[in-house]
Amino acid sequence: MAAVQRLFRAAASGGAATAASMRRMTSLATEQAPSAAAASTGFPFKAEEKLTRRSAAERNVQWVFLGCPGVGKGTYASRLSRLLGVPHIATGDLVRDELTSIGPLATQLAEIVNQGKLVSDEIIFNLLSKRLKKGEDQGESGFILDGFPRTVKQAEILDEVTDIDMVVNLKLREDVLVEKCLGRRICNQCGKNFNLACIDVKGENGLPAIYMAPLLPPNNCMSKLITLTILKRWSETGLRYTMTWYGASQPVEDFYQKQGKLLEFDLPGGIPESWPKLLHVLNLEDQEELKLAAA
Ligand SMILES: Nc1ncnc2c1ncn2[C@@H]1O[C@H](COP(=O)(O)OP(=O)(O)O)[C@@H](O)[C@H]1O
Repeated sequence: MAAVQRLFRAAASGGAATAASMRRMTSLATEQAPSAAAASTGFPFKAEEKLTRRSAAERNVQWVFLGCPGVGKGTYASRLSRLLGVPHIATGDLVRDELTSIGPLATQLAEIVNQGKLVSDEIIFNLLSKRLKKGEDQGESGFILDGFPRTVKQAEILDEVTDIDMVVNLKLREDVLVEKCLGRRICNQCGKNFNLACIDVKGENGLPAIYMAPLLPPNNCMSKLITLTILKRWSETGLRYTMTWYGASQPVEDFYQKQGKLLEFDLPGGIPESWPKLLHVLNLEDQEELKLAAA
């Protein structure tokens, strides 16, 4: 965790020199094997720091959640983070928090996000670094990352500085996914996510029936719901959008698949059906029972 912060801090310290070092860092990470990149001059991560990495048994989990927007990554990642006592860090939330501030970065981010583009690695590392630092100061350990890494380059840099124990790839039938994406709303006051779509698909052609109740907002949020600009565009191009997304995420999935860390999980329905099955495949049923018993 400390090594991650050192890297992110180095990337985040600002100025032209850092931008150059960040570029060098990322190109090294893509062009060479990570260990060679770390050993090369200029990489802000020393070989001995690798030796101080704590084994998985000595620290909290370090997991990554992958999945198409709307699949429910945030919901399951945040439930698991509460169960395991680790922070759920969603880079999309970090970006949205930054958007509520005033200044040139917020203006720059608004333009990028509204166009549905990815924010630069430098900005993302900067935001993540600040978040990790804040967590470290509050005694956090371990994490569940959601929305990061989004590219192989980001995955390689992450790999360079810390060990990811497991990557959970959540999947959902595409027609259901598109419907869920279109039902997404955000309260423009509290920032919470909701979903107005009620999915009730009959089982056919060998596919199981899926029921997913809407995630409705409380009354005080109802009049403040907004549809993200990007979602308005998806409503015209929903299917094309998800296809593009699948294509873009594949290299990151392949990256972790090759490392033997990828766990594919097909969501069988809404939370009541999916949560117990997810706990089962993650071997966490006992953990939940203990937690419920202690509550
Ligand atoms: N790892 C990342 N790399 C680059 N940009 C990111 C990353 N994570 C989030 N963002 C930016 O923040 C926006 C919102 O993120 P997120 O909530 O994950 O969005 P969605 O799942 O709707 O694409 C993204 O559209 C993107 O511009």
